[in-house]
Amino acid sequence: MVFDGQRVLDVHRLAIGGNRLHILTGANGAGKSTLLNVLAFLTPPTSGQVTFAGAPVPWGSPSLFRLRRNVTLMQQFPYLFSGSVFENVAYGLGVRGMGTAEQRQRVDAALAQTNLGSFARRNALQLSGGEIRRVAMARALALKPRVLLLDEPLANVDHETARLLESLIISLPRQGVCTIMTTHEPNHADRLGGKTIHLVAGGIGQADLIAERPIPAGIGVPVHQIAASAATL
Ligand SMILES: Nc1ncnc2c1ncn2[C@@H]1O[C@H](COP(=O)(O)OP(=O)(O)OP(=O)(O)O)[C@@H](O)[C@H]1O
Repeated sequence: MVFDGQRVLDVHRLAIGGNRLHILTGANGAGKSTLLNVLAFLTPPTSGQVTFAGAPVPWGSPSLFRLRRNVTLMQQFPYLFSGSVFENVAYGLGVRGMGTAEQRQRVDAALAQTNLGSFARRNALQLSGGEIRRVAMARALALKPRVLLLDEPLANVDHETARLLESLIISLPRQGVCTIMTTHEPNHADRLGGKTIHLVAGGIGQADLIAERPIPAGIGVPVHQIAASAATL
């Protein structure tokens, strides 16, 4: 990926698959959020190709919107709109045309998972940072994505919230969700049992390339696809 003439992400090959947890580490500015934005099908690579379940991502085509439903990104600084917590968590379900009964059932379950059952009617704009993070997690879980991308989900939260989010994250692979989270904490991979992908100045070390066959729930940026032109994602 090139921004303003600067190459900030340069990935030759990366295949992420399976119902497991992947932990993306790297210093500030290493390109973690940029990579998540590409994997969420929000930002097309400057050159190269991204595939999902073996098929190239159709950047610029109306079918991209359908493809995006497989993947949910929880941003580093989640945005909540003015309205109740319930409305915020339900929003994406409504956009997908889900009926109100199923919306309610999904939202209630997601709020229970994030220990927010008593927050449903609270104004989302009056929440603390840790509460906002939990609402954002509930909103992501309610969508039941095949791939969940979490940008710094454990940053700046208290011990109790961190434990809650960690146990949720650990449980995701068992629920059939391929999960990729970023962190600055080198010990998170050991503690959460994930596979580490380490980014250094936009590049991925040879040892971190995942040679697993991308399965239907996986995102692949296979060899030479990303490497088209200047090997720049
Ligand atoms: N839209 C953009 N336009 C220009 N430069 C950008 C843009 N987005 C990211 N960058 C630059 O790309 C580099 C990688 O940024 P990115 O946010 O991906 O890093 P990061 O690893 O997530 O960092 P952090 O740990 O600080 O969140 C940085 O130098 C950043 O300034």
